[in-house]
Amino acid sequence: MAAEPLSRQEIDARLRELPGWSTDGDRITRTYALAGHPQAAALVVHVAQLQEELNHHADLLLSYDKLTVTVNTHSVGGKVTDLDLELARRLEAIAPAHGAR
Ligand SMILES: C[C@H](O)[C@H](O)[C@H]1CNC2=NC(N)=NC(=O)C2=N1
Repeated sequence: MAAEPLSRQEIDARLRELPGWSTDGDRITRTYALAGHPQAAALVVHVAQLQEELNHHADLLLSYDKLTVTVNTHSVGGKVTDLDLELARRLEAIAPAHGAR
């Protein structure tokens, strides 16, 4: 998967397949709501494992019962690439098992 910056139009088109995710053009982000703090913390651990597998790492903001994930690709100067969208897709696949909304 080539890490090339995507245009705003391309990002918007790809995010149509990822409800809950949004962009400012330089990053994509989603906030997951969990049942409580232990559930949110458990999701952080699972996300960290997945990020290690992909060798692609988001910024994670853990709140009481929420986890905000924000990601772009550092190696292209902080722009959105397919790597970010792949991470988002993988997160969408694991989040329901954590009861994340
Ligand atoms: C050396 C290592 O492959 C790089 O630093 C990886 C690690 N995780 C990364 N994560 C993100 N979000 N962007 C990167 O460019 C990136 N690069």
